[in-house]
Amino acid sequence: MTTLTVETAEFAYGGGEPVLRGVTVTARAGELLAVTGTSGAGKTTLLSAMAGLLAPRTGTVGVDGAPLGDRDRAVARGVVLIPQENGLAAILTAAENIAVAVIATGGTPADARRRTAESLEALGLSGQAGQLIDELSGGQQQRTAIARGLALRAEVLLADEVTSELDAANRQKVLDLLRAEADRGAAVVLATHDPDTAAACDRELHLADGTATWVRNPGSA
Ligand SMILES: Nc1ncnc2c1ncn2[C@@H]1O[C@H](COP(=O)(O)OP(=O)(O)OP(=O)(O)O)[C@@H](O)[C@H]1O
Repeated sequence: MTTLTVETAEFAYGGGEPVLRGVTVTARAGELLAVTGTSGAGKTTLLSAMAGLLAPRTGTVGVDGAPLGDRDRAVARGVVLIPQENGLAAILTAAENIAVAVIATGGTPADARRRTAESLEALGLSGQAGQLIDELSGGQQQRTAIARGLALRAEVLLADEVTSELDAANRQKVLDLLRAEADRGAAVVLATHDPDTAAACDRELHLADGTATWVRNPGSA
């Protein structure tokens, strides 16, 4: 059970103006946290920081009370990012993309085979296992990236706009699978600008004008 905490953090790129200021948020095991906001509000920026890809300019990002550190440290702590642009290797098949990621994070070849088959099936992609990423539709690629994220058995699962190219039935299927990840004990964070997706989450943090405001935060003091 892992907790990821951002504390009074400011995020910026290079020497530029801050994208977000004074952000405090905790991703808790067993919960779905929605991060909402219009295009450019800073959703990807916040998830990048939670993934160890962007260090805070001030404040802290920590996991179970210790600094999160860089991306390698975050991966070692089980922080998995499903990126907005899917991050899949075009020259590999759907199954290879997933299997390589499982092995790279310490899984055995047998683990990789089993988890690849299970996660592709969960996303309705068993028939696409052997197809190159370039041969898949945008929605199929997005579902493959989600399957890869699920196969990695995250402690903290960060999903950046992962339902944007999906029809209603697949969107619901993905939400059900993310809920199952939370039920397994993962802390799940979803960046979305879809109100229905946000409504399906336990808490909602809204980003606007460089700051973060709670829309729903049950259980807070
Ligand atoms: N690598 C970067 N270098 C400089 N500025 C960046 C970089 N990435 C994002 N930004 C800026 O940070 C701000 C927030 O961008 P971000 O991608 O986090 O927003 P978002 O809420 O995820 O948007 P969208 O919904 O369109 O994906 C924007 O003004 C953007 O131009």
